[in-house]
Amino acid sequence: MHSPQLRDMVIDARDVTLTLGSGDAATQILRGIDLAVPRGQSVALLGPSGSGKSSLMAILSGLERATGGSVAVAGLDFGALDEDSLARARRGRIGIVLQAFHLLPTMTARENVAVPMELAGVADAFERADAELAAVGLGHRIGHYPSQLSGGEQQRVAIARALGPRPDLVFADEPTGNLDTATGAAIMDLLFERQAAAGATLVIITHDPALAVRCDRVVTLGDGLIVEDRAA
Ligand SMILES: Nc1ncnc2c1ncn2[C@@H]1O[C@H](COP(=O)(O)OP(=O)(O)OP(=O)(O)O)[C@@H](O)[C@H]1O
Repeated sequence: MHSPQLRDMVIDARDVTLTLGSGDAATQILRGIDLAVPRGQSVALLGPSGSGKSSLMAILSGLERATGGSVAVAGLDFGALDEDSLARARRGRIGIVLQAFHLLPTMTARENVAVPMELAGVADAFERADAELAAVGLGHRIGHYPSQLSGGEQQRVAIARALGPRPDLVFADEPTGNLDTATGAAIMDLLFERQAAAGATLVIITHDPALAVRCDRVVTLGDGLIVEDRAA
């Protein structure tokens, strides 16, 4: 098998650095990250607390700018886009699932999934939201508000919201961190299942080695650098 060409990479990050503050107070958070991830791959991002996992995710998802290096994600050259273009371009291409589900409390499950798609210009946003919620096992809860849902159900809504726009890439930051073991395992099954159905690339930040080995590849950060990169 030949190795995938770089143009097939959903993530192509080269020599990415992140320095916060300046002068004597400058802190180097990321110190030269090279990471290429092909379409459809699942990657676990491991590393001790403070090693830079969340910072790298923020840069690769376009929420934060790198100080140096180049970042191309889902065919977008982040360095060439201004803030507005980047925010627009990210919509629909990059999905994010966080530990604290971040659903809007005043919206139903259906609205939480559909409204971001509407904002991204998806014509059949509500129909797609219904289908996506059914796919995560919540077809009977579409009219419920987050406060009426369990933690596991809220994370299912968050997964439906992330996958609804059919993104190229999904980031998940400790997606099971707020859930008990059994619920967390069911959520991970679901996330992998939806990723496979969508043909999306998945990057999961986790402290859990058992979860990491379920991914195709395990990338370990240490002190702002990749210290290990191997097949799971
Ligand atoms: N806004 C900020 N200002 C200053 N330092 C920051 C800022 N954000 C992050 N850091 C520092 O950058 C380093 C990397 O943080 P980051 O959150 O990326 O690590 P992490 O590997 O995700 O950690 P954790 O597993 O604890 O979430 C830490 O030392 C953190 O204190």
